[in-house]
Amino acid sequence: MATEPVNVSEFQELARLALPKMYYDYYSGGAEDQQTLRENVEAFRRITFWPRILIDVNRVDLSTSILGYNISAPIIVAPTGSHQLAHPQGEVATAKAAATCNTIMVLSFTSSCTIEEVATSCNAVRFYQLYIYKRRDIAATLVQRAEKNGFKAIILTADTPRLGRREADKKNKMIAPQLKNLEGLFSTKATSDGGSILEAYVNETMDPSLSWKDIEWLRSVTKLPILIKGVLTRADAVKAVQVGVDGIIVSNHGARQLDYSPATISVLEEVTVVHAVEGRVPVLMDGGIRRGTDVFKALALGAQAVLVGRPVIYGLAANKGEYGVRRVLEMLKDEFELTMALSGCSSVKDITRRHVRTEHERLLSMM
Ligand SMILES: Cc1cc2nc3c(=O)[nH]c(=O)nc-3n(C[C@H](O)[C@H](O)[C@H](O)COP(=O)(O)O)c2cc1C
Ligand SMILES: CC(C)CC(=O)C(=O)O
Repeated sequence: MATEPVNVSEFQELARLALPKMYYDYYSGGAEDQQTLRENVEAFRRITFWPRILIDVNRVDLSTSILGYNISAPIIVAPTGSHQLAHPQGEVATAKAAATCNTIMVLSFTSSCTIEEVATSCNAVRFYQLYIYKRRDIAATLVQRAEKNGFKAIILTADTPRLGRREADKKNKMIAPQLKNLEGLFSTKATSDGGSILEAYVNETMDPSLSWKDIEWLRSVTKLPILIKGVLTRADAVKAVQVGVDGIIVSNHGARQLDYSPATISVLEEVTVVHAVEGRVPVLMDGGIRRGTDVFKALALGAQAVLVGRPVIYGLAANKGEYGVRRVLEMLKDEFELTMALSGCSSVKDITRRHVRTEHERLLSMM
């Protein structure tokens, strides 16, 4: 592709050309048949708009606030691992782009750069994503380091008691992550009997006994707000609110864990996670956001913001580092702004349930 990308999806091909196959497959892949991977994107396409006309959209304000932090648009950087496999500057470049775009960066537990490197590189509002290992002291140490370095919230990822079955990674014998944050604390060496070394590493380290009671333990080691990532059902949303979390992220981990779990946009409302929560805590969502129209649809169905995973990595990898990530975030923002104008919404709070029609509603209207 000789020309500059005009949409976020075009970065994917540039990333494929720029990266070794093992890394591209790791970033782009999903679990097993990758049915959920396709569905995360396809389910957005089945939602249509009910735009309103003759509303003054001379000025369109995309800004919003999450947990009290003002951001330029409800589009946040999702936690994704190993950014240095995509670009030598890794998460530092990603965080700088998030800062320039005035949005939140969620730093992954499996980042290549350290908490301290990211914290000193820019003034982006940063949240820290946590995995809990069998060795609980590791989580406590990292949470306290994040807190000390100005991170504003802990995102506990709860959908990974073991790693999903990612077949490309098995074939490629995907390497274990280089976790600089763990240097001197914990070895990241792992061996596998011929498959994905990453999978062997994760399955050896992650604590599969993690359960709801452990939220209390997590609360005892940090004062930061705690959000749970990986909620897909109304029952778990209700439970999360009951145990006192400060926010929920509707996510199927970018379709990398349980294949045939539902597309996230389809459960955001259908399983009425949002209704279950009833505004008591913020609900964010991720999975398949590739267009500004997707952002609008997620907000219309009750999310307060979306997180973007793969497109950020593709922007980073297309040999462009910080600039590539910034372009991805700007494109999504520009498209979202246009969608708001063409739907008759001059601010984020004008976006309502009545602005979209789901597949379910379309079918009902034909009966
Ligand atoms: C390469 C890759 C690495 C990821 N690493 C993490 C991680 O370390 N922690 C986490 O909670 N989620 C991780 N995720 C899931 C993302 O946070 C997010 O849920 C998902 O990417 C959203 O879907 P999208 O890629 O379609 O935007 C990862 C996803 C990808 C693609
Ligand atoms: C090392 C992995 C647990 C990182 C991750 O969450 C992912 O690859 O989806």
